[in-house]
Amino acid sequence: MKHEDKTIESALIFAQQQTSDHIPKQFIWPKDNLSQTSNEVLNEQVIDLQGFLKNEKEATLHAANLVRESCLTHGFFQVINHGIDLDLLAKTEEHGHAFFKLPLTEKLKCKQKEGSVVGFSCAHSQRFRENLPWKESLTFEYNENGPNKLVAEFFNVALGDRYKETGMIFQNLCEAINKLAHALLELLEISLGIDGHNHKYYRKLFEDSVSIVRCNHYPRCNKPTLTYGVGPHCDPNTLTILYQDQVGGLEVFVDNKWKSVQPKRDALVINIGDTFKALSNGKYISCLHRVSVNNYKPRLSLAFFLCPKGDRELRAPQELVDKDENKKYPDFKWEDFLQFTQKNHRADENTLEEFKNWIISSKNHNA
Ligand SMILES: C=C1C[C@]23C[C@H]1CC[C@H]2[C@]1(C)CCC[C@@](C)(C(=O)O)[C@H]1[C@@H]3C(=O)O
Ligand SMILES: O=C(O)CCC(=O)C(=O)O
Ligand SMILES: [Fe+2]
Repeated sequence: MKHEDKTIESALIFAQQQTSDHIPKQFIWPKDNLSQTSNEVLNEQVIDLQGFLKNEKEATLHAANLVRESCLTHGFFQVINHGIDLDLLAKTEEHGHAFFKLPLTEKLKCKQKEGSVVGFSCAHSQRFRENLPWKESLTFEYNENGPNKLVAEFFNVALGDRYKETGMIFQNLCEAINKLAHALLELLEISLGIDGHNHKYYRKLFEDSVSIVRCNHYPRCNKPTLTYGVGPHCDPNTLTILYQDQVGGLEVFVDNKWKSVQPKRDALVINIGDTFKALSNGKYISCLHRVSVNNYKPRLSLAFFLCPKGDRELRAPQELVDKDENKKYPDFKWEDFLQFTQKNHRADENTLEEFKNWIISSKNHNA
């Protein structure tokens, strides 16, 4: 079957959920040690960023301590008073829903091209044959030093002039989230106690970041326990900043159990990805998480995956390496790690270690 036909097939399956009691086998995930249901709530920190964003010393140290505690246990926390206009977030949610309600022919105008994560994708059915996620998504890049208004341009070019307002809303949101991402890099630096000699180490590494932004729509599903919106995975990128609506579905694997991250109005969910794990010399945890779907209400989320420029050499700051007396990861480039995760398999809790071993063996091989 052609790529486009697979996308159409998945879209029809989602549309038929109003009447069908059945889900096709490509959406059914194996029952394994990771498939138990979640009946606990994650007791993650909800960190108020107001004082830190105003440069207040005591509030900053308090926020940094909470960040440290979260990142040493599971790498997830929520933030409030994060400086992002709440009306802008609400508008993005509205425009996100409007996009996914469009006829498939419209959405296909910006479908993902082969080998790229950018564009519209329905259940990733053009990339994978089995264990398909119960979601459709729209992905684009946010290049902080790229030409002006590139996100807005993406919507205009892909969908036409009628989407000017949608494009501007996503553009403004990306700019605001990227600013927050940089502030969080500074807070992470303080939380790791490396803000003395190597001040702004992480911020500088990400000065020319090219991040991936994704709006996810998880349709209602008549057999929610057989599938996932996103299967168990670790994010390969640096940090993820997530806006989720009030429906719920995000779950984190902690203490050998799945625990749900309860939506909190006005809050954003932050999690550490594999790249920051490496940049903290393995100190901070990049935790396995997944998205469950339900049979009563569609869910919308917006994920900003902070990524460095592809060809930037990435290494943990020397202070951390000296403190640990051991450099845990070889230097690497995000473009190689991204390619590794895209080519080999979906990202999980072994991916970073496998990538590290792959670099070491390819260096030995070329020596
Ligand atoms: C670099 C990326 C690849 C994925 C999107 C960003 C960051 C997270 C990755 C992903 C979400 C991890 C789970 C599996 C995946 C295939 C997905 O379900 O979307 C991953 C993304 C992707 O490859 O598109
Ligand atoms: O939609 C969500 O809540 C999270 C999705 C996610 O984990 C991802 O896309 O990496
Ligand atoms: Fe994720």
